[in-house]
Amino acid sequence: MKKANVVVVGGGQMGRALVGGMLASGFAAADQLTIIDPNPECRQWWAQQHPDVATGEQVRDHAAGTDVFLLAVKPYLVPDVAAGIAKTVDRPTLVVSIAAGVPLKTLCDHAGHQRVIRVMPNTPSLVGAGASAFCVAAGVTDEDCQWIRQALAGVGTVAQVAENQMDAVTGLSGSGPAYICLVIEALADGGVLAGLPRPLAMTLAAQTVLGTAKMVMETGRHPGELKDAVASPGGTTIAALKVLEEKGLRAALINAVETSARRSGELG
Ligand SMILES: NC(=O)C1=CN([C@@H]2O[C@H](COP(=O)(O)OP(=O)(O)OC[C@H]3O[C@@H](n4cnc5c(N)ncnc54)[C@H](O)[C@@H]3O)[C@@H](O)[C@H]2O)C=CC1
Ligand SMILES: O=C(O)[C@@H]1CCC=N1
Repeated sequence: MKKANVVVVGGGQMGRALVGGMLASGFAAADQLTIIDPNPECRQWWAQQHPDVATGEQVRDHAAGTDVFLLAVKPYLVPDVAAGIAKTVDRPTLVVSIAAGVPLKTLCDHAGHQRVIRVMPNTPSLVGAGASAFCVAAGVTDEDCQWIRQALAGVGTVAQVAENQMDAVTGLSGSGPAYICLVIEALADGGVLAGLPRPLAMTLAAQTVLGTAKMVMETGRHPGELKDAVASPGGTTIAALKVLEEKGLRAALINAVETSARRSGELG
């Protein structure tokens, strides 16, 4: 199903990140994609940024010949959207939902079949550095599984998980880009406070996060060990680490992931 025709329902932040990443990776061509969004400003954004990608207001006008419906609307809208698709198509077409918290059972009940995949992607998919996990319902074929793996591998890393791990994935990597952006912004503020011009502070902050993540992944060394390698005895880093421990950075991040995961469960 490599050349699948995909209708993306919801052309907002995450739809843009995923489709942008799929186009950039070459996984999908513009003429295989249609974006459905009732918001005219959103369709205008697509027309300007991706003029070769078709847009429309209603799924029913674009459902013919569709191989995959990718649901990228807010979680509370997903049941109605899935039910609308079920009324429009007369065969069990693959439905992929990226909505936080919405369980496979709800998706299957409204889609009217079990050829359904639940995905939790994240926004760095836009630049090919996403982190996604997915789980599948009983009607999903090996070919469907391969399709979603290839689609997500084209925009970052991908893992298949049990459905009961999806809320945890949401709390960590789904919401995670927001935590890290906060960290980058705050690090840059610190640099400005210490006397750096804002653009340089932002570049140093972002590159430090990027480089550290790359080092963790490429060396396979424990982050604690890599942290120790930065902290000289009696030096600057250990003085700063003491502040972060006193201010509870670890606990704050652990609680953030746990709270997002719990919220994901509530959304369903
Ligand atoms: N933003 C993120 O970082 C992530 C979001 N998600 C999930 O992605 C989904 C979308 O989130 P965002 O893109 O952030 O929201 P968003 O608000 O940016 O985009 C949603 C889009 O859906 C459109 N829409 C509303 N009703 C519609 C309908 N009936 N048919 C078609 N389109 C309709 C809206 O006009 C809007 O453009 C959510 O379910 C969220 O849980 C998952 C992972 C990460
Ligand atoms: O905030 C949210 O609900 C979505 C799900 C994961 C990231 N953003």
